[in-house]
Amino acid sequence: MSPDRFLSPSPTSLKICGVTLADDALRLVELGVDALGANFWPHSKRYLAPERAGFLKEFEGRILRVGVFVNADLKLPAKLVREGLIDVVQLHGDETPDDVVRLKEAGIPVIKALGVRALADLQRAHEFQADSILLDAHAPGVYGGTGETIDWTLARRFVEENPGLPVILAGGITPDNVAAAIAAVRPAALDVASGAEESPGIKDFAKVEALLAACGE
Ligand SMILES: O=C(O)c1ccccc1NCC(=O)[C@H](O)[C@H](O)COP(=O)(O)O
Repeated sequence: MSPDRFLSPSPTSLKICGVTLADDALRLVELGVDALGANFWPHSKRYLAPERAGFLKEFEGRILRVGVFVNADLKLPAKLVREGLIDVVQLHGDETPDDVVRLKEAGIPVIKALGVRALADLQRAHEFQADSILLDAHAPGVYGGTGETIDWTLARRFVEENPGLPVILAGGITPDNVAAAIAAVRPAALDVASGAEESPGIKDFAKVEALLAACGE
């Protein structure tokens, strides 16, 4: 799957984030998930150390592989792209517009995550020349993977006001609320970590199947 197809408006794509095991990645591919996220922030409960990420290579061309980074030295994502372990970089911390430009100049597609509390947080999106904006719960110090939902009315308004910008909705999406989230926000893609797990970093495939079914409706 190419970044363009993942971010196309319809049908809603699904990214499952925080994959730590090769077997889980294989099952996600088999189920037809559009993208997987591997978290390279050492403080995440779903941390995947770069030296243990070699298994991602075997999924090249079979699923979009997104590396998640928080305030990282940009040499690391660039190296992982060069080594063929990831396709896209997701910046999930306090990165600057210049950080996005530097990765884009190196030919690397970028998703920039924003923590959303209020309209002002969304207005920051225009500072970044990212391929996509990911809207997540505001989580100081933790940054992501909290299971907290955001204000979907604000998210919908952002989608409507930015028709050319692919928006990924994250934050507390579960099999129970996924259909309502899609109907309320109509994002290009969903991103789910805790709502698709049995424990941090270990995926629950019944939940993944329920999420996929809602995306296909
Ligand atoms: O998942 C994490 O542990 C995490 C930590 C720090 C930054 C980002 C992180 N996850 C990134 C994601 O894309 C998650 O899917 C997103 O935050 C939504 O998480 P959840 O609310 O648990 O579905």
